Amino acid sequence: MTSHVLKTNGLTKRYRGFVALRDVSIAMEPGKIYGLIGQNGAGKTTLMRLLAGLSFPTEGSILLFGHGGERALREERKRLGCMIEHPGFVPHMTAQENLTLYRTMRGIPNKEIEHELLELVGLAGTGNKKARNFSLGMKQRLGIAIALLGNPELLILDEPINGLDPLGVIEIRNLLKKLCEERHMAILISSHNLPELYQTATDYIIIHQGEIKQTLTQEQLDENCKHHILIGCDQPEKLAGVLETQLNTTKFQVMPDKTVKLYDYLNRKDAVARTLFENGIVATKFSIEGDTLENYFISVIGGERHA
Ligand SMILES: Nc1ncnc2c1ncn2[C@@H]1O[C@H](COP(=O)(O)OP(=O)(O)OP(=O)(O)O)[C@@H](O)[C@H]1O
Repeated sequence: MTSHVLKTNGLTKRYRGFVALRDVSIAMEPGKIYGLIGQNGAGKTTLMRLLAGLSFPTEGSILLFGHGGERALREERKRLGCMIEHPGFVPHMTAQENLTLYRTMRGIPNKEIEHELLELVGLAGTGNKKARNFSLGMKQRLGIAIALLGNPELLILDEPINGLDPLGVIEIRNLLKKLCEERHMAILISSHNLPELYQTATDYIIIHQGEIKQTLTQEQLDENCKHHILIGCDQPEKLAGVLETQLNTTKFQVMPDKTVKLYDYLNRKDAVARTLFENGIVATKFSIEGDTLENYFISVIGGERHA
């Protein structure tokens, strides 16, 4: 049986007459990064706020770690870390002081964790610098460190890469992957940066006008987008043989123009490149091709730009 960290059933949120979220039923498992995708106003923050207990559903229910009901949820939410809307910290304090403050407020005795987290998010060298003087990326990373204080099993991050430079984006990506792989954390992350989300997430939840349009795994997305590694070389027959015998895959097609489309090993491009090299095949072309997550998303929501 799958152990879900989170399950929602028919979550609906109305603000007066306006339905911000309608009948949302999703499930999340440990060790996965769920990319929450939707246009402005689709309901992403509303959903995250409900999960975090920052607001209450008009209808429907939430199960966290198998437990539901307000009292149990209050308890189970201690296993959850969140950064929703803005990274929350005290601007006139240093990173370390912020961690001490939030750790104490949350009754976490382990002081060691402050240093561990500063190291983990790359803020260990910030010394006496006040958080208000941090760059945007540093502020985001401090927000994430605060969210990680209780060693959460479920991490909810609302647009954590918003406004970051390319290096900052890569740092957050690596951090999230590490948390997912090493700590088996479940992570829910929203972002408008779909090419980046494609490199980070293992699963996707597509939301439009308050409704879940589709949930799918990375494999299903690759399948739907017909993602493949496009390899060009002088000896496609030899390449086909190597793919079959060395990489044990038949998920490829030799095209009339002698390129080969490999529908396998999308997450292990290095292994393919190394195998080609070891077998004396010179690739004149080697790239990931197929529809983008962005185009796929637009096709799922019906091509509308705005609600
Ligand atoms: N407190 C509120 N009162 C009334 N309407 C609200 C409230 N909070 C959110 N909404 C509405 O609910 C809808 C969903 O908002 P939400 O903030 O969840 O969208 P989002 O997907 O996070 O958008 P963005 O990508 O712009 O952050 C919007 O139309 C918004 O105006």
